[in-house]
Amino acid sequence: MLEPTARIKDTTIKDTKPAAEPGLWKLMPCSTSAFFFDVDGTLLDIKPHPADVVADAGLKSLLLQLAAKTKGALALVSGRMIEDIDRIFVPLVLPAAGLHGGQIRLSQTVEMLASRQNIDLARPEVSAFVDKFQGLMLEDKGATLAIHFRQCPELSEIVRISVEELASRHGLEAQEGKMVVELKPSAFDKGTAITNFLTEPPFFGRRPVFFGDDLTDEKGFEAVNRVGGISVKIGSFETPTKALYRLAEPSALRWQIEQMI
Ligand SMILES: O=P(O)(O)OC[C@H]1O[C@H](O[C@H]2O[C@H](CO)[C@@H](O)[C@H](O)[C@H]2O)[C@H](O)[C@@H](O)[C@@H]1O
Repeated sequence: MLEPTARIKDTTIKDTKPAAEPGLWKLMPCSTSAFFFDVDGTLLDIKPHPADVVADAGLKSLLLQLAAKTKGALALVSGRMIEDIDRIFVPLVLPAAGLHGGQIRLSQTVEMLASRQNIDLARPEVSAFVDKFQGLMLEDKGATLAIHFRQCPELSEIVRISVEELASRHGLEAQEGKMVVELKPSAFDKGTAITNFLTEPPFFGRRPVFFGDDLTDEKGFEAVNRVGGISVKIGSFETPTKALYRLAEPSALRWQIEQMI
């Protein structure tokens, strides 16, 4: 097992950046904390294609042990569909929010919170736009549409501008992410997802801790900060963030989980 300091690349603490904290796990006892984890870039490293991502047995075992220690107060909060989260973590079926809060599963049943109405109207235009450019990929998640440009980063600007324009014309929101811009209804986000979990047992009454890496996670950071929780950004700290703490990479988060269980 590596020492945490070996995994944390920049230990400089500045006012404008969240604090690097090798002993972070000591701040979040399992008996009183509710744990919320983003998936891509947080629990698992980014891959060239969304379908390449699969959780290894070691990570699944860590999550199971942490869920047991918290009496079930652990949820995944992702931009992916819950069905896709289940594929990544098979055979685990964990409490989860998908589609950036548009879907939620507190225990068994997946509840769809997001309306598809405006997305359905926007889909033909989005599809025609993606077809115009070699390398763009449309990930159709039903209630949200993700336009990936990881294979053609030179198109990032035109994708951002075009998706913003489509969003404003169709009463939707453009959510930026890592080499992706997504069209989604604006009524929900990762903050509303975490707030929903906190109203129900076993999450209710616990102090929320949220780990995320991307722009979509900022709403989650804000939500936990508002109620005195702990927000932790994984990865690059050059972009502004509302997170209070930081860890360098998914493997550093894994190390912290190992200390908690
Ligand atoms: O909220 P998350 O769990 O972090 O999900 C965010 C998006 O993740 C996926 O896309 C990202 O990860 C891919 C695999 O590493 C990568 O190829 C892609 O460039 C990233 O944007 C997923 O495909 C999206 O649906 C999620 O919204």
